[in-house]
Order: sequence, then structure tokens, then C-alpha cells
Amino acid sequence: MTETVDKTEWQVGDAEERRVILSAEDITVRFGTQTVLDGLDLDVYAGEVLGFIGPSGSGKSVLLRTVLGLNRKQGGTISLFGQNIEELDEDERTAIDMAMGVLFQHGALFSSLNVLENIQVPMREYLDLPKKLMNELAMLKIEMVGLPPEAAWKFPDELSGGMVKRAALARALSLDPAIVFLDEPTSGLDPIGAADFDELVRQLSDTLGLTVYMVTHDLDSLFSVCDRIAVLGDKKVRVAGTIEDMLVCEDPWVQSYFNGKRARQIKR
Ligand SMILES: Nc1ncnc2c1ncn2[C@@H]1O[C@H](COP(=O)(O)OP(=O)(O)OP(=O)(O)O)[C@@H](O)[C@H]1O
Repeated sequence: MTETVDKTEWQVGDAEERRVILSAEDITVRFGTQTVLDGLDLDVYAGEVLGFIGPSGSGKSVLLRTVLGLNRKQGGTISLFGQNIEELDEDERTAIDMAMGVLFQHGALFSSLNVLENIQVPMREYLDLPKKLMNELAMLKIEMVGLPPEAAWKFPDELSGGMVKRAALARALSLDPAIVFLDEPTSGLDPIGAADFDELVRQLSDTLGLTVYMVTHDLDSLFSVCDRIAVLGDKKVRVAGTIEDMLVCEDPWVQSYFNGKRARQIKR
């Protein structure tokens, strides 16, 4: 590989440093005649937990897929780890892919593989490691996400919803990424399971210096784990800032979201 991403350089554990790990600039995405994103700008800082919110159908998943290179864009620039992703050769792109982990909505584990094998999928794809070492590494990830060791041998349909999310997170962490993308990670979990998952995300970010980009509808997550929140609306990021910024923001959608009945119950 000609160029690699020095992940340790980005695992800062301190959002104060404000280094931009992901930058989306002037992004436009269209499907046929429908423009979903139009001149969208967003910076994500190394070490922060960013909550990404917006009305249903506003384009949160489209932006995530665009950042991951799974969606075509009609305009704009995406930079990851300081590199414009369109200017990378194959090896450089691979190095960037290896420095990112993704947890898609619903976990998306392979049903025919047990948890250990699911976690090893990225290792098999990108690394050439002896089986014993891969097993040891996967067991470490299982421990890291708070699953019991015996979960390693279970298949996805033998797991609870919360365990599926943790197993999927372990797989996202398989290659020790510097940034993870979580698409609605607590959807479908009961409030206690969701709070436990939030705590885990916060812990991982604090201890590993992991940057977390989290698409969420979960107000508890926004209040408890996110350093910053970005709000998508009218095809752009309308506002981005801390939860305190959101609470005093005059944007009507942000106001109703953060000062609605449910939010008031959480803030109490
Ligand atoms: N591959 C595609 N082809 C055509 N239209 C698409 C495609 N992907 C997304 N869209 C459209 O883009 C818009 C935004 O969708 P997206 O899934 O990003 O919304 P979202 O903000 O993630 O919504 P939710 O919160 O409900 O998950 C929708 O109108 C959707 O129909």
C-alpha cells in the first residue's frame, strides 16, 4: 500500500483540538428530478460524538451513504482524514475504508455467521491474519462492547435486539477505526437498552479517542452522549452546535424538536 492513514493521529480523544476528520462541502445529491441535498456543508471534528438529526425523509441516510461512497453526488467535495476522496487511488481509498467503521440501521449482521465470524468479516476482507490471532482480536471486541464471551458462538437470530446492536458495533470496531458511523443505533431498543448503548458509545469515544457520527431520532442520546448536534433541513445543515446552542436556537424546527413535550420530560 503506497499511502496509509495514520489512525492514531486521529484518535485524539479530545474534541477541543478541532481537527476536521470529515468535511462535506457544498454537497448536492439528486435522484432524477428530486434534489435531496443542495449545497450542504458539514465538518466533523476528530474525537467528537456528533448527533445528526432532521425530519424523516430529509436526507440523513443519503448523506451518510454519500460520505461512504455508496451514493453518487452531483456536486461538492467530501474529505476524510484531510484527503479529498475523489483524488485517491485504490490503495489510498482502501486505507481510508479501513480507518472507518459502519453500523447500519438494523445491525445488518450476516445471519449465517456467528458473532465471532461476523466480527471477523472486515479482518478477512482487509487483513491476512492467522485464525488464532483473528479469534483473539474478535474476542477482545466482544469484551469491548460488553457482550459475554459465550455470545461469540451465537447466531444473530439467537441474540436480543440489544445484543445485535452490540455485535454490530463490535464488527464496526473490528479494524480499530478512527471514526464510526452509526445509523440510528438505538432504534428498536427499549429505553434501558438504549441508555446502556449510549453509555457504551460515550465510553468508547472517551477511551479510544473514537470519532462518532450518529444519525439518530433518539432525544436521550442527543442529551446524554453527543458533544455536538447537526440539524438537516431544507436540503442543508441548518444549524450545528452543542445541545445548549440547540435549546436557544430560533430555527422553528429545532425549537419544536428540542422544546417539545418529550424533550421537556428528558431535560427535567
Ligand atoms: N436510491 C434512491 N433513489 C431515489 N430516491 C432516494 C434514494 N435514496 C433516498 N431517496 C430519497 O431521498 C430522500 C431522503 O431519504 P433518506 O433515506 O436519506 O431520509 P432520512 O432523513 O434518512 O429519513 P428517515 O429519518 O425517515 O430514515 C427521500 O425522499 C428518499 O425517497
